[in-house]
Amino acid sequence: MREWCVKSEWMMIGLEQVGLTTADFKPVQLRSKSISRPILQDISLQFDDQQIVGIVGATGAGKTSLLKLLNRLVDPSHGQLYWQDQPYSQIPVSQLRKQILLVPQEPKLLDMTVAAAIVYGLKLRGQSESQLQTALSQWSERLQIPPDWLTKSEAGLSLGQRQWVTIARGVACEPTVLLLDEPTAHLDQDYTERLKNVLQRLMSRSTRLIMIASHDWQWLEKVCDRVVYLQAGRLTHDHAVQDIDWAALGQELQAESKAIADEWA
Ligand SMILES: Nc1ncnc2c1ncn2[C@@H]1O[C@H](COP(=O)(O)OP(=O)(O)OP(=O)(O)O)[C@@H](O)[C@H]1O
Repeated sequence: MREWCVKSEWMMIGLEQVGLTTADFKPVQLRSKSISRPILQDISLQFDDQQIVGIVGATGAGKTSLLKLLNRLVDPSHGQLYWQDQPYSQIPVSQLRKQILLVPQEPKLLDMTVAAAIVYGLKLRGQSESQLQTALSQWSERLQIPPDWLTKSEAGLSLGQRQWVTIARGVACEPTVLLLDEPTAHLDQDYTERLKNVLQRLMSRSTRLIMIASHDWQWLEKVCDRVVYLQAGRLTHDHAVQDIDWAALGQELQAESKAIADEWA
């Protein structure tokens, strides 16, 4: 057993002393070419079955970067990630991404109609035309997507509607691990409630682990079993949801966001 692995011998995903710097991004991914600086520092974590995990932290704390590492959009500068006890580096990326799926922050439909977008991931996974048709009607119903959306493209949808379709594209694949980046950013209360139900149903059907990076910590409180807290790229808290003082956490997040905004001003 690895010495940091304190809870159980088996884990679904593990991170051992993982660090990430801006230099680890591929040139096309880099947003700015300033000197290399750390984004995530010495993150050790493990995730087991049947958890919905919230990832919280102020703007720029490293939440999206953590999800990108988990989905292998970027590799760490040091440390190791494990998928079911096997190092990420030994698993073909395509195989890993069939199991671990990221729904990104930006809701993009990639020039498709809503109908094509919803089953896009399933098409990539080799499903036949008739399977895709069945999946489309099932997932449209489960996510209450109105029929008149299906023939629309991105331009005909609001930002929130696009976000909902992007989520539908991810959950329709029923991945073993679903990573969601700011899934409620453009959703109203009705849709955030629906999303909670969709995720809980997904966990009872097929998906075994869901991780959600979000600023919407009041929603996370209702959805998650566990919350990890990143501060300036470091993991500072990791608690079961019932052990969290949400008011104190909210204050801490607000104070940290303000400090960052002051620094930038
Ligand atoms: N592609 C990139 N190129 C350069 N720097 C990056 C890139 N992605 C992230 N960073 C830097 O890494 C840090 C963490 O960014 P990240 O997007 O992971 O934060 P976050 O916690 O998800 O923030 P937010 O809440 O605003 O979405 C930031 O300082 C950011 O500028």
